[in-house]
Amino acid sequence: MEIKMIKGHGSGNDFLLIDEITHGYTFTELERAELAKLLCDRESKLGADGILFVIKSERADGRMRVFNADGSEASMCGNGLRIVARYLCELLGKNEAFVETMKADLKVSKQPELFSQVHTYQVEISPVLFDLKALPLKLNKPTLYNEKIYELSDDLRFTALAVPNPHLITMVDVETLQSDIQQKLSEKVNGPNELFPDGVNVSFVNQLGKGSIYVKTFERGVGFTNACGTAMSASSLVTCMQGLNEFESVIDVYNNGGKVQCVVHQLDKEFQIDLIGNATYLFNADVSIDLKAGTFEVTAQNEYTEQIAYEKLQSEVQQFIIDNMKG
Ligand SMILES: N[C@@H](CCC[C@H](N)C(=O)O)C(=O)O
Repeated sequence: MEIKMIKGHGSGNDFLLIDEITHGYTFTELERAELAKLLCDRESKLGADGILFVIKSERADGRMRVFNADGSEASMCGNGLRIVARYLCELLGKNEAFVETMKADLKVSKQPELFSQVHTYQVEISPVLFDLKALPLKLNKPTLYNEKIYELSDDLRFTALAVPNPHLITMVDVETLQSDIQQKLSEKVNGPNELFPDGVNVSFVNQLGKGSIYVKTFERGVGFTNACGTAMSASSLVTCMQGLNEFESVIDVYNNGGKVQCVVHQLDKEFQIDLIGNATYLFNADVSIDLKAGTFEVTAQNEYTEQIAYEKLQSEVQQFIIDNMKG
């Protein structure tokens, strides 16, 4: 099969976007999973954290399906949704749109540039669910808020939530961040285990100062990524609940691939989060794929120049993290 795609990233969390609306592609479920495994392989010519399939929607401006690099499908992807937001807004000539995702139709909109010459989009992160059944997390209690899970650690306190993909969040110091604790723990809960039968995205969070945090995430179906949009949103919410940051205020969220902003809204009994950040295109490509043989060839590739502007902010951001990380 011949497929046209765009490679882009949100905070260095990179994706291949395949537009089924314009190109009229149709894939079986197996093909979607196989495409993700083949094209996202970091040893190959493309490589990515996942594939974003942009599909026609009956009720919204478009529909997003996201497949992780291991071929599993996720219910949501915050960084990926910003790329889809940009793609759909530019395709439809709009500044805002609604995107159908697995569990909700979400509002997305073009925003003033967060950094000079960096395309910036805001996406809605909701619903937010604390019921452990929503992850699922098999513990004998309805919710887990800032509590220990002794099967995982004697010291760390975790909060579990679904936004609506599953997240496990813990606040840590620099020493813990730099240790191998996150990797070991994440591999355990993302392998065969009794606590998280479907796996979970695991984030270690350091409070850099009032209104700014650093988040490092081991993603289900991928491993460590530069950033995870839903994880940064969930982490922002957890810091507000712990009184470290404020609801309805901008939180700067630093990550290994850049920086985003989150605003956490407390609505009656629900939470909703705005995730604002870059949607940067790297290149577009024509790819010839033989799924049976498990091979592909990039037959044409055109680079975008916008990564140059993005890289300028990257060095500033990384220096800020080094200077402000708390012990
Ligand atoms: N990187 C994404 C999340 C992608 C899905 C996740 N790995 C899962 O399986 O839940 C984001 O930016 O939110």
